[in-house]
Amino acid sequence: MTAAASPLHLRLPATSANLGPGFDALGLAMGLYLTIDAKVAEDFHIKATGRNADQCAHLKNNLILRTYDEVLTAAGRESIPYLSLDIHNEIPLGMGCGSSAAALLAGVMLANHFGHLGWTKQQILEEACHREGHPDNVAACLLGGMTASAMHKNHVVTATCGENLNWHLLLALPSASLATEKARALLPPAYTRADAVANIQNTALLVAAFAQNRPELLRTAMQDRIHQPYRMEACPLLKLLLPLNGHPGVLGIALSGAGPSVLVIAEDANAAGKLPEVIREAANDPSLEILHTFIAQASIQG
Ligand SMILES: Nc1ncnc2c1ncn2[C@@H]1O[C@H](COP(=O)(O)OP(=O)(O)OP(=O)(O)O)[C@@H](O)[C@H]1O
Ligand SMILES: N[C@@H](CCO)C(=O)O
Repeated sequence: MTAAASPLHLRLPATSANLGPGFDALGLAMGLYLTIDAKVAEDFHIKATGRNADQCAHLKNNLILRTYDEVLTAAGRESIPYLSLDIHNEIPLGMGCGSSAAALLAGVMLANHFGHLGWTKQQILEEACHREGHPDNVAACLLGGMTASAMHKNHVVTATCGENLNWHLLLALPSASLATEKARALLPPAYTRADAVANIQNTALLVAAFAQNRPELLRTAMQDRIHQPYRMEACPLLKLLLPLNGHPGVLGIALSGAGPSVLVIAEDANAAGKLPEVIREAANDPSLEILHTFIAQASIQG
C-alpha cells in the first residue's frame, strides 16, 4: 500500500485568452488566484472563501473534484484518496478569466500528487489542455506571462514571454456570466481569407509587442476579426468599450477570453488610476466592477 501523500499547496492565476486576434492561441496570466491547500481526509470536504465561494464549495459535480476523480480512474487507480480542500478564490467564474482552466489544472495536479502519478509538467499541461479542448488559458495558467500555444496531434507546444512587463491590466466585469460553450457556439464555421490574414498579421505583431516590450503596437495588434464581432451581442460591454482604443493611457482593448468581461491594458499606474472612471462612463454604468491587476508569473505548486 502507498503511504498517504503530504499536503499540497496550489496557487493558479486567472488568465485572459485570445488578447483579441490570438483565438485559441494566446493567453495572459493575471495576478488573481485560485489558491488551494489540500490534504488527505476521511471524506471529501471543501471549505471555500473569496469570489463565487458557494459555487467553489459545491461537492456535487465540482470541476476540480470531477477532474481529480476522472484522471485517477483513467490511470487505473482503484482506491481514490478522499481530500479536504481549503480554497480561496479570486478568479471570477464564467466571466472569461480562465476559471475553468485553473480548476482543471488544479484537478490534474491534485490527481498527480495524491495519486502518485509522477507526471511531468508537460504531461500535466497536456492532460488539462485536452480536457479544456483548447490550450490558451491552461498554458498561460501553468506557465505564466503571455504564453502562446499550439496543439499538434496529442502534444502541446508553448512559448512564454512578457512575464516581467509592468503593464497595468484592468478587467471590466459585467454582472451576468456567459458560459464558454455558449460563446463558442456563436462563431461561424469558416472565415474569409481577408479576415484570416488580418488576424495572422495582428497576432504576429501582438507576440512581438510582448516579446520586445513594444506597448505602442497593442492598439493595432489587439484588433480581431474572427471571434469578437460574433460575440458582441452576447457581450455588450465590448461594443461600448472598444471605442476607448486610442484614448490617452489605453494601450489596447479586447474581449477577455470568451467574454463577457473586457480587458483594458493601461500604460502605467497613473492611467490605471484614471481609466476606471472613463470606462464606467463609456459603459454608462457607474457601478461597473473593474479589477486592477498585473501580468503574473508561472503557477506555484508546493
Ligand atoms: N474554482 C472552481 N470550482 C469549481 N468549479 C469551477 C471553478 N472554476 C470554474 N469552475 C467551473 O467552470 C465553469 C466556468 O467555465 P467557463 O469555461 O464557462 O468560463 P471561464 O473559464 O470562467 O471563462 P474563459 O474560458 O472564457 O476564460 C463554472 O461555471 C464552473 O462550473
Ligand atoms: N479561446 C477560447 C478561450 C475561452 O476558453 C475562446 O475564446 O473560446
